[in-house]
Amino acid sequence: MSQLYPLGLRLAGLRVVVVGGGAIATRRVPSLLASEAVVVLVSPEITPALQGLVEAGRLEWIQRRFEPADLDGAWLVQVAVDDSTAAQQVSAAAAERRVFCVRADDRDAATAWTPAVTRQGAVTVAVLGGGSPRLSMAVRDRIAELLAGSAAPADLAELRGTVALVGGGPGDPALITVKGRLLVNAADVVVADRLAPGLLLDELAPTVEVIDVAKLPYGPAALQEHINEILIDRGPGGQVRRAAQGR
Ligand SMILES: C[C@@]1(CC(=O)O)C2=NC(=C\c3[nH]c(c(CCC(=O)O)c3CC(=O)O)Cc3[nH]c(c(CC(=O)O)c3CCC(=O)O)/C=C3\N/C(=C\2)[C@@H](CCC(=O)O)[C@]3(C)CC(=O)O)/[C@H]1CCC(=O)O
Ligand SMILES: NC(=O)c1ccc[n+]([C@@H]2O[C@H](COP(=O)([O-])OP(=O)(O)OC[C@H]3O[C@@H](n4cnc5c(N)ncnc54)[C@H](O)[C@@H]3O)[C@@H](O)[C@H]2O)c1
Repeated sequence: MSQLYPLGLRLAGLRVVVVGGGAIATRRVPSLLASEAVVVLVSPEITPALQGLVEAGRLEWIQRRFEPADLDGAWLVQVAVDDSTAAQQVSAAAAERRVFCVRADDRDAATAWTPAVTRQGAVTVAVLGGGSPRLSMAVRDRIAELLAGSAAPADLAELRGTVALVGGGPGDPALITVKGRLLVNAADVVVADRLAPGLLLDELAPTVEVIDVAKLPYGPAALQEHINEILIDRGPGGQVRRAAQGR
């Protein structure tokens, strides 16, 4: 198979036709709307979620089966119908008009494929698995995890000389907030007690100093005072620039 040629489409104000109003169309319309495309949906029936978007005035619904003239003036068409004869009719009408045509039912008949996507700030990562969505989804999920666990260099610079208090959540490491995880991963010193999610501490780089305050020889009343001293000492004024408290 020839190589794919990736692009970032800038669809604001451009007509995009979606043919079919079922599960796949419901999944694909929101990102088209987020790109500010003018979305026109052609389908005899649509899902309640799409109905809600029509009622909110976000997209135009043409309530009937596809007709070739629906593609007049379109820049892109997404086909998600449960009828292969109808899908072939859309492909033919798209080719005649030089409109790229995504086919949810037939990768070989498509002139464009939809990637699995993750976004972080200004960055969009789009993954194509050579026609295997399971592969693209798995790779996308791994990249999304990496992006969530790393701060952009600008964010890290802002953390210099600060102390962050991070709530550990109910205990399951998967339930810490995204920002909390980012701050813990960026810390030079982590002050934690036994309530801090254990697995999260296991993930820290070996150079990170972890101070387990549960093991300090102080009574409950003196403990918080001593933790405060550590945060001041190791935090902004101290040798170490950043600290996070896992409580
Ligand atoms: C990435 C994602 C984007 C999106 O849809 O937004 C996407 N498919 C996703 C999911 C998914 N697809 C399928 C299942 C159920 C079966 C399963 O589990 O395997 C699931 C899982 C589910 O639905 O949960 C079945 C399937 N898919 C295609 C065919 C037809 C064929 O292969 O010929 C059939 C058989 C249909 C049948 O048998 O009837 C075709 C395509 N699917 C593509 C993209 C393009 C290739 C991109 C690439 O190279 O990676 C391509 C070629 C064209 C296109 O559709 O653009 C999205 C992840 C969404 C997310 O999580 O973000
Ligand atoms: N690419 C993917 O990610 C993926 C994933 C799963 C399934 N599929 C395939 O994609 C296709 C669509 O899946 P779905 O779950 O959205 O199906 P669905 O049955 O939920 O929806 C099909 C929609 O097409 C409409 N429709 C039927 N004939 C039409 C016509 N001539 N003109 C306009 N609209 C018409 C129906 O009214 C319905 O709204 C199926 O062929 C399915 O096998 C693709």
